[in-house]
Parts: sequence; structure tokens; C-alpha cells
Amino acid sequence: MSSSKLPVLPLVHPLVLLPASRISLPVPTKVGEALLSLIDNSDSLPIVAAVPTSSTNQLAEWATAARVLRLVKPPARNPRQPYLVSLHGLTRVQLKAPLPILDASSVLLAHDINYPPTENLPTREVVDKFKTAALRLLDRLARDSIQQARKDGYHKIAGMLEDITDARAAWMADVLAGTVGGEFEDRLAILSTPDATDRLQLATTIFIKLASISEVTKRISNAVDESLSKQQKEFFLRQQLAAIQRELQALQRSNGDKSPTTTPRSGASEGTTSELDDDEQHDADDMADLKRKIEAMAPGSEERKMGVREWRRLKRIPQGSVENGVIRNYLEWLTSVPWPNSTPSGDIPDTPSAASQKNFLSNARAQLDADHYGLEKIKRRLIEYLAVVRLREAAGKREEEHQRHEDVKLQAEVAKSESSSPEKSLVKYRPNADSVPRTTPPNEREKKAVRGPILLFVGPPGTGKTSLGLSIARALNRPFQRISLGGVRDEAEIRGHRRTYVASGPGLIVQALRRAGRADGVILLDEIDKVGQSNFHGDPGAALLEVLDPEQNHSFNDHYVNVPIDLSQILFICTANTLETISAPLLDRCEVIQLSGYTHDEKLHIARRYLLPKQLKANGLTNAEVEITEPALLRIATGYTREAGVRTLERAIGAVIRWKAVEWAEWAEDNDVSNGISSPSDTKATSQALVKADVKQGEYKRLVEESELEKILGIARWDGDERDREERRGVVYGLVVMGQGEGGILPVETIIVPGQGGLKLTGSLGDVIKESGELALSWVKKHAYDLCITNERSQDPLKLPDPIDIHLHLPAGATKKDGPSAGVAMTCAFVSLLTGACVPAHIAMTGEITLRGRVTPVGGIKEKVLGAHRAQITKVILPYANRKDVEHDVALEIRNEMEFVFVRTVREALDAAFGKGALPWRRDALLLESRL
Ligand SMILES: Nc1ncnc2c1ncn2[C@@H]1O[C@H](COP(=O)(O)OP(=O)(O)OP(=O)(O)O)[C@@H](O)[C@H]1O
Repeated sequence: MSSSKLPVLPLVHPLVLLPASRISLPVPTKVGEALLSLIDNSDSLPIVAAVPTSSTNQLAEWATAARVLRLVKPPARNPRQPYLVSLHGLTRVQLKAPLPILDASSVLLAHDINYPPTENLPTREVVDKFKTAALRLLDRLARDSIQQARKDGYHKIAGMLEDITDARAAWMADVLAGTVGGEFEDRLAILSTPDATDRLQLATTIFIKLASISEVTKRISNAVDESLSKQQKEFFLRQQLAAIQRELQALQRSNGDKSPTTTPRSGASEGTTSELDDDEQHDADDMADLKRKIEAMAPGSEERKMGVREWRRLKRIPQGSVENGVIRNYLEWLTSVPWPNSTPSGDIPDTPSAASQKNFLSNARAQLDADHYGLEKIKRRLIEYLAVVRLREAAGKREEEHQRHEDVKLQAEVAKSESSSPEKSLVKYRPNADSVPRTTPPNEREKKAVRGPILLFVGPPGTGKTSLGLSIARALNRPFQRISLGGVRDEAEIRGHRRTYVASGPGLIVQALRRAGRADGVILLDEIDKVGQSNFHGDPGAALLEVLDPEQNHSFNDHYVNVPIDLSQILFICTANTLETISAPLLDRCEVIQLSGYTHDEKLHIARRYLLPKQLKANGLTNAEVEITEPALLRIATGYTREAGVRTLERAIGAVIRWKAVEWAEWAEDNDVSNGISSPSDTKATSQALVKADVKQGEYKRLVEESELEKILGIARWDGDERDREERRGVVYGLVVMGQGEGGILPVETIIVPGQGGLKLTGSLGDVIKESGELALSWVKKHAYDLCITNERSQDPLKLPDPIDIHLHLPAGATKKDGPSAGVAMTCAFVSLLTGACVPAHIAMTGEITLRGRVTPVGGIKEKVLGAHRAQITKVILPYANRKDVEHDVALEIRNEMEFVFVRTVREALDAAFGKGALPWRRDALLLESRL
């Protein structure tokens, strides 16, 4: 082995220069200058030992003696490495002594090196193996290359390889190892192997490895390419982006930790991560949550089977695809339904049933009283209802207890007989295998019995139907949900859309269930009378029927969820303004509770005790700052509202409070009282200030008086309405119940027009009310002689002395009117028209008549009487048979304020309306009647 000295040039990791290869590399100024002086001092091109360095800056033992072909200093180079040197590897050399880590000063110092001995000739077998491996690798690389020049290069080397002699094979191994790349360790190993045979064997192994890696990589990339759709690629890129962002954030955070002077990030995210930041983590959490919820479903149940099936599908479908989103959305809905037998998730506390607690009924009563004034009968009915719920729950528990006892007994018997004679017991118990206790979860049996009747509150708007529902839920300590059915025309709104539908989702019932979070909540179906009729979108009423029918609703089918849902433990409460538009089958399933409206007195109480405190609170004031006097409240109730309920009253009170709130705030600002904001602590000081203020003129006044209302609320809408009512020939006031369930009065107007003895009826009248008109006229014609309208019994009052027509009109012509109860009023109107006698304007009447002159009972008495009272009618004529309705339903104060006349016949009605003796009855008619 010969030796000499060569200047050592360390190569930057991971460069390795192999014999017969060339490289160009940038070098720092010091190295460049050293190389320059080397070139200057030598006659030919200088030779250096190019030594590879490890990642830890250790110099390798083996190096390549390389000729410095070129040294340039290009103008636009990095100032730290301004020189570019080109080297040509000649042969491998070995450093005599291992060199330490080189510093800048030791650059290009000459070191002792050894040249390895001449190589042996490798065997044919080794060469062949090498050639095969190298050819396979070159072929692979040529195929994978995109650039044609590279492909050609690989093909050229392959051609050379085939023609090469055995003696040059080891040299070829160096050439190839320098060309095909590969890892640093592999190239270093080739460099460190001076023996030809060993080097060829090593190269063979490395080339086989490289070819395999290339093949596998290609295969994977092909497979990925094929399977990746555009969206998947997008998702893939997004994931990468998210990862990069995470890294950047971590970097920023660590920078932020180090330098407290870094610019603070805006908003709440400073120093902490926002919930919007880590999408990937939240996504994983959501999936884990979903899985947990599916696992919590009752084993073997339909919902669990569906959940598991969809979960498996979800796992197969790549994330980010549309289908993935659809399935996930479905699973989120499926798992959010409170399935009766699922293990409680812990998100929503499974509060114990209030119905089983002590003093339940008295607490419920207190709750109803606290929320509502009056409504005594309704409250009593609700207490009955709650008592039933409680008893059923108790009965359910007893049954469950009994069942459990039976189960234990049966199991004990089985165990006993098995131990005495196993074969016999088998024979004995096998036929009865079905009777062995089912593994029904205990809560299933318990909850099954909690169902109660379905309540339907019917009444005018603002009478407290919705808030009663809320009170029931509070009394039972169950979650309350309201579903507004007004304007629901499509069955799918109740049942949901099938999943095949684009943007499909569950219906209102499932949505309410999800919000309630419990399978035994209270659901209020509001405005059930406003549900659309059957149409081409299906029949929403039929879907409701399924929801409410106790026979069917244990397996309600929502089209989206597509798993039967048990609604039997839910307490359904419905509200409606009228019963007329509710379909008979639906009505049949409900227990109707009528709310008719409030008297002025009740309204005053409600206003003072409930509405005023509510509005004060809503506007940030207290009683110390605003007070409405009793006359002012009454004026609001009578002059600014005319409704059965209290909603407009509440709005009007709200308007007054808001007005005062502005005044108060301005005054408080000027006088620097608590900056215009009241708080419990300053109430005393404020009150004192207010007392003083009340005294001073032009200051803030906390009392709202009747005289101020016009300034605040404008001109009273119902002012002097009663003065518009006039006592006039042919005009009589009837009592009606309008579409919203609200009672009121309606004038029946009649006039005589020239004609042929006919009757003209206008005012959007239905068939029944038209018939009432004809009936009334026939009765009057029949008794025209008795009433001294005609002089002979055979005369038609509409033909003689002149032929006339009668036109009857009911105002508010755009509103449809129907029903039989206007008979009495119409008769009185005709009699007034034909006799000239007038009915006083403070009288109103209702009642159906027959041809024989009987007055028969009608409905809606309470609403009608309350309406009449609101309209300041003081005398009401009603059918005799409705006497009981007045006694039962009408408040005592109203009964005391009004006169009620109950009539059996039309004759009695006429006497009550016109006054006894006011009509010119013929004497014989009176005698005839008394004989009858
Ligand atoms: N008896 C009452 N005592 C106290 N507040 C009442 C009473 N009746 C009604 N209210 C109040 O009147 C307001 C309107 O009541 P609610 O919304 O229950 O009316 P509703 O009958 O459901 O009307 P709609 O038919 O328009 O839905 C609520 O603020 C309610 O608290």
C-alpha cells in the first residue's frame, strides 16, 4: 500500500464524492482562498482528498482523491460561500490517522493518506448478480423519470453496463452509486469498501433495495392517484395546511414565551387557543363523542343497529366527502334523540320525577297560582290531570316492583329444581322458556305507565294557553318545548324529509325531542287549529294524529331518522283558538279545556300582579321609579284594548313603562342619581329623591295618571264606542263569537227598499245564518197581524200597502259569518223595522229560533257575555236553556253588573227587547197565547 500527503477538503454532509464521479460545491471564502493558493503553487491541476463528513461533523476514514477542475467566484453568490469548486473523483484513499473535527483554520492542511492495493478480479457470478441488480434499478429509474434526457441517460448507462468487462465492473459500481443517489450511509459504505468483490456485492444489495423502494413508492403513488378524487385531494391538502398552521402557531407561541414584547394577538385568543383554532382536535373529539353515544344505546335496539351500520359506513367513506358529511349529520341526529332505554349520557341530568315527590300536588297548585291569576276551574282541572299523572306513575312503579318480585321468585324456583333433578327441570321449564323474565330494562317498565291524557286548551289569543303549558312542565319538573304549528302545510315539516332528499332533515317533533333532551318532556303543540289541510304535500293533520294517538305513538316514524321513536312518555299539550278547523279524529284524541277571556277586573289584577312587574323588569326599572294608578290601568284596559286575553294590554303597559324609562333616565342623568341606573342598593336613596321630585313642578313624576295616557299611548281606540251604538228602527245588537274565539257584539241592520216582497241578505253569510234570516222573516210575517203590522191575517206585510223588499246586512262584510244563533236578533230587527219600535242600544241578544217561535240554546255563552260586558252592554237576552252556562261560567262580578233575561219563546224575547207593552199586540193574540 503506497502512501503520500494530500490536502484534506471536508465535504458538507451528506455529500460523498465517489471515484469516477464529478461534483460542484460552494465553499467559504477561506477554503476558496486556500484552494486558489494551491492552484497558484502547483504546475498542474491540484489534487485534494475529498472527505465525507457525518451528521455530527466527524470526518470519514475513507476519502476520494479528487482533481480540482475549476474554481470560480460567480458575481451573484452567497457572500458566506462565494466560491464554487468542481472536483473530479479519481480513486479512493484512506486517511492514515483519524482526523478530529476540523475547524476553519485546519482547512486544506495536508494529511497522510494511503492508497489501497490493486483490486482483485471479481468472480463471474458476483459480476452477473451485480449487473442484473443494476440493470433492474436503471430500468426502474428510466421508467420513473419524467424528463426525457434523464431517461436517455439511464438507458445509455444500461447499455454501457451490458458491454462492460469483469475487470471494470467494480469501477462501474462506483459510477452507478454516484449516479443513482441513495442514502449517505450506502454511498459511504461503497467508498469505504476497497475490495472489488465486496464492493460489487454491496452495490448489488443496495441496488436491489433501491429498485424495490422505487417500485413500492410508484405503486403507492399510483394507487393513491387513482383513489384520490378532487375533494379528497383538497381534504389532503387542507390537512397539510392545518398541520403547517399548527406548527406555525406552536412556533409563534414558543417565540411569544421567550419574548414578552411580541405584539399581542387581538381578541380573546391572546395567550390561549380559541375553540375555532384546532379543527382537527375538535373533529376527533366529535367523532369520539358520536361513538360514545352509539355505544350508550340499548343493545339490540333498532336505533343502535342503525347507528352501528351508519358508523361503519362513515368509517369507510373518506373524510371531507359530501357523503361523509351526510352520514355524520344523520348520526348526530340519531344520537341526539333521547331514546328511552339509552344509558344517560351525562350531558342532560336525569332529574327525578317531581310527581313522585312529597307535596307534589300542593307544589303544583302553588306553581299554577304563582304563574296565573284566576282561572280557578282550569287550575282545578289541571290539578286533576297532574294527580292522574302521579297515580299512573305510582301504579307503574308498583307494577315494576311486583314484576321484579315475580322474576326473583321464578329464578329461585328454576335454581331449586335444577339442583334437585337437572333433567326433569329441563323438561319442565323448556316449554315455558318464554316466560323466563325478559331482560327489560327497569326504567322501560316504569316509564311506560307515565302517559296522561292529551290536553287541548282552546280560547282567544293571549288568554294564557301557552303559559299554562309551561306551568305544567314546571310543576312536573320536566323540560318544556313548544312547537308552533301555525302555517304548517307540509307533512314533511312534522315527519321530516327522507334522506334521499337534498338537504333533508328531521321533522319538528324530533327537533323538539332533541332540544328537550329527555324522552318524557312536555311538548306544547301550539295553534293546532292552523295546521294546513291535506294537499299534494301530504296531510300534516294525519302526521299529527300519529303523534298524538296513544295507540300509535309508541312507534312514531320520522322519515329522516327512519327508526321508530317512542313518543308515549311525552306529555302533549295542544292549544287552539277555535275548534272548528280541527279535524274530528284529532279532536277525538284530545281533552278540551276552554279558556274564554278575562273580565276587566281580572285584567286589572293580572296587569298589576303579573304584567306590570314583568314589564318593569324587562325595562330595567322597579316599582320605586314607576307606578301606574288604578284608574290609569283601567283606562288602558278599556280604552286602549278590547280583547279577550291580555296580550295587547301587556304591550300597552310596556309602551307606558318605556316612555317612563326614558323620562326617568333623563331626569336621573340631570340630577346625577345613580347615573340613571337603579340597583337594589340605591332604591332607598332613589325613592327619597323621587319623593322630592314629585313635589317639584316640572320634575320627574313616578306616578302615571289617567290624564297622561293620551300623551303616551295616543288617542284611545275604543273611546266613545258605545256612543256609536244607536237606538234606531230596524237595528238590533246580536252576540257573536269571532274566528279567534273572542266574543263581541254585532249589529243586525235592516232597511226597507222598494221591491217585490223579497229578502236580501248580505255580509258574507253562510247557509245556516241565511236560513235563520228566512225563518225570522217567516215568523214575523205569520205574526204580522198580531203585531198590528197588517190589518188582516191573510195580508203579507211586504206586499201591502206597497210591495217592498227587506235588506238585512251584518257589518264587517269581509268576515265570514255563519251559525244559527242570530235568529232572535233578526226577528227583533224585522219587528222593529215593520212596527217602528226601537230596541235600546244597551241591549244585546243571542238565541236560535224555531218556526213555532221557540228559542233554543246556543254555544259560546261565556265568550259572548264577556264580549258584551267589554262593549258596555248592560242587558243581555239569552235562551232559557243557557241559564246554567251563565251561572257556571260567568264571573259573579259580571253577573252583578249586567241584567240577564232568559227567554223560552220569541214573544218573551220581543218583550225583553222592546220592553213590556212597547209593542202593539192585539188582545186576541194575547188571549190565544195564554190559552196555549
Ligand atoms: N291568568 C293569567 N295570569 C297571569 N298572566 C297571564 C294570564 N293569562 C295570560 N297571561 C299572560 O299573557 C301573556 C300571553 O299569554 P299566552 O302566550 O299564554 O297566550 P296564548 O293563549 O297562548 O295566546 P295565543 O293563542 O296567541 O298563542 C303571557 O305573558 C301570559 O303570562
